Amino acid sequence: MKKLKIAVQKSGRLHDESLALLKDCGISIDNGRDQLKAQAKNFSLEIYYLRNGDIPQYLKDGVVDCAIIGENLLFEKGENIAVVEKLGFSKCRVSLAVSKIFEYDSIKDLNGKRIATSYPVTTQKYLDERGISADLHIINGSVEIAPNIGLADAICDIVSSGSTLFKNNLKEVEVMMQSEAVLAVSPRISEETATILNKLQFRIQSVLKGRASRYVLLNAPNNKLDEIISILPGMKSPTILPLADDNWSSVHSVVNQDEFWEVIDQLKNAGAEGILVCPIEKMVL
Ligand SMILES: Nc1ncnc2c1ncn2[C@@H]1O[C@H](COP(=O)(O)OP(=O)(O)OP(=O)(O)O)[C@@H](O)[C@H]1O
Ligand SMILES: O=P(O)(O)OC[C@H]1O[C@H](OP(=O)(O)OP(=O)(O)O)[C@H](O)[C@@H]1O
Ligand SMILES: [Mg+2]
Repeated sequence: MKKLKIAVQKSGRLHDESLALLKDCGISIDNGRDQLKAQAKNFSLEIYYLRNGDIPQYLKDGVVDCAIIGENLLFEKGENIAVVEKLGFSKCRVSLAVSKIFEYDSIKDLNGKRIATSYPVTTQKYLDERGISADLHIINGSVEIAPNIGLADAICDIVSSGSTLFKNNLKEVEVMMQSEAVLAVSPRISEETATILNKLQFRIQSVLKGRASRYVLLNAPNNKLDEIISILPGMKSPTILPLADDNWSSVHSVVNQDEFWEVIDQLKNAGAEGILVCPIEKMVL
C-alpha cells in the first residue's frame, strides 16, 4: 500500500504545532530522535523532517506529496503549489520596515533605496507592482539588524508581535502579505496518494473545527427556554434534556470560540445558570 509523504519542518517555528496537529488527528508517529524520516503507526503516512526553506522545491519535484509550511514561503518559492487547508497557527505578516527616524510617507520613498530581505521574490513583486526600483540585498537571518549597521535603508521580513522591529528601532510601513501555516500539495501527487491526502485533510478539518468551538452545557428555567435557544443555534439546534426539577431543563450546544464570551453574557442575562464549557476534540459535520 502506498504512503502519503508529508514534509514537516525539522526544527523551528512550525515543528511543534505541525506534530501536535498530526497527533490530534489520531496519528501516532514512530519518532526516534534525530531521524529525518519517520513512519506513522496507524495511518499510511511517512513524515520527512526538512528545512523549511527546502520544502517548496521538494513539493515541486514530487519528493514529498504534501507539506505543512508557511504561506509566505510558498509565495516566495512555491509557484504552482496548491494550498488545500489553512491551519490557523504561525500567523504572521511579511512587511517592509524602516528606521524610526526615516520620514516615510509612501512606498515612493523607497525608490533607489537599499532593502535587506530573505524574501527577494515577494519584495521585488511588491515593488514592481508599484513601479518602485530598489536595490535588494539578500540575507538569510537577523535581517532587522541591517539598517543599524548601514547595510540597508529598509528591510522586508516577517513580523508577528513586532517586538524584533521595536528592539531594532524600526517601524513597519507596508504590510505585503498575511501568512499562516497551511497544508500544501505537490502538483505531482498521484491519484492513489491523493486519496490518502483526502483522508488526512478530513481529519485535519475535524480537528480545526473542534479547536474553533466549545461545547456549552447550562441549566435553563423552562419559561426562558425560547429566549436561551435563540441565543444558542448549535450545530443543528440545541439539545434539551429535562432536569429532575420539572421547572428546569439542561441545554447543550456548540458555540464558536470567537463569539464565546459575548454568548455567555447573553445567556446569563437570559437566566441561564450553571454554565459549563468544555473543549471539543473533534467535530465532524
Ligand atoms: N515570529 C513569527 N511568528 C509567527 N510565525 C512565524 C514567525 N517567524 C516565522 N514564522 C512562520 O514560521 C515559518 C518558519 O519559520 P522559522 O524561522 O522556524 O524557519 P526558517 O528560519 O524560515 O527556516 P529553516 O527551517 O529553513 O531554518 C515561516 O516561514 C513563517 O511562516
Ligand atoms: O514580530 P516578532 O514577534 O518579533 O517576530 C518576528 C521575528 O521572528 C522571526 O525570526 P525568528 O525568531 O524565527 O528567527 P530567525 O531569523 O533565526 O528565523 C522573523 O524573522 C522576525 O525576526
Ligand atoms: Mg525565523
